[in-house]
Amino acid sequence: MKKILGPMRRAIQDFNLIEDGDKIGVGVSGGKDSMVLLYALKLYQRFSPEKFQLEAFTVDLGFKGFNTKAIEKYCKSIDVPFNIKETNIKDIVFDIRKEKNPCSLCANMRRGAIHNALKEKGFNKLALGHHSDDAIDTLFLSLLYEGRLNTLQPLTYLDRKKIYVIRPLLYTSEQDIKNAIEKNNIPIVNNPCPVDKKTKREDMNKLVQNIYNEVPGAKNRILTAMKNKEGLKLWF
Ligand SMILES: Nc1ncnc2c1ncn2[C@@H]1O[C@H](COP(=O)(O)OP(=O)(O)OP(=O)(O)O)[C@@H](O)[C@H]1O
Repeated sequence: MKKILGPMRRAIQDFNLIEDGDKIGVGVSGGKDSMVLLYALKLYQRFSPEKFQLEAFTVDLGFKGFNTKAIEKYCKSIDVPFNIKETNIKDIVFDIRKEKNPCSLCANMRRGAIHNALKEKGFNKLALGHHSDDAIDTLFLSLLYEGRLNTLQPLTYLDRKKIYVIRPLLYTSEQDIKNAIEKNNIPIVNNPCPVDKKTKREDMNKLVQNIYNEVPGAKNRILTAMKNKEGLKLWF
């Protein structure tokens, strides 16, 4: 877990993601990113100078075959309290509204559900499993489809909900997360969503991979650029 804990610790320090007395809920989908994040934060809790509380929160979207018991079992095995929020998001998005592009409504409703679950238990921070490759994909999605330079933030305050969203794995690559899953026998729970892996984000990921193939070292330079305030020279 060294390759996960090192960059995570740097991100926590660089962006001041964790403070003494925080009650941190990890959004756990059962996928590789959030399962590794949960385990990494549990390990970090032992040597963190800031003392914080940690629990897992899973939103059940209502798809048949979502094995929440497996997530619960894993949480128990690493001694992290598990919370489940049952919802009918799948029914609303797919069966009632029959959305042609279901991802954005689903993600919005999922966010609402998890924020409320945290609030109900008095948690002040939500940790999400986004990593550096997600941040790069988001940067290009935003540039090419929205005409703006924007990416995932390490720390965001949600004013209306009075919750901070933190992304401690933003310095960590997807490959290191995959390796950590294998080396530490962390279970992954299958996502039964019918549009999983068929999104614009997946297409962008392929495009970005092509850039890396054409331009060696591009990935590190993109990550450097995201932190390089002095190097930003645009038309304003
Ligand atoms: N059903 C859910 N319940 C709780 N948290 C979730 C859920 N789905 C996603 N999240 C949180 O939001 C983050 C981003 O979600 P996204 O759907 O982009 O998944 P992902 O990038 O495939 O990550 P993962 O491998 O953790 O599923 C996840 O890493 C996780 O922290």
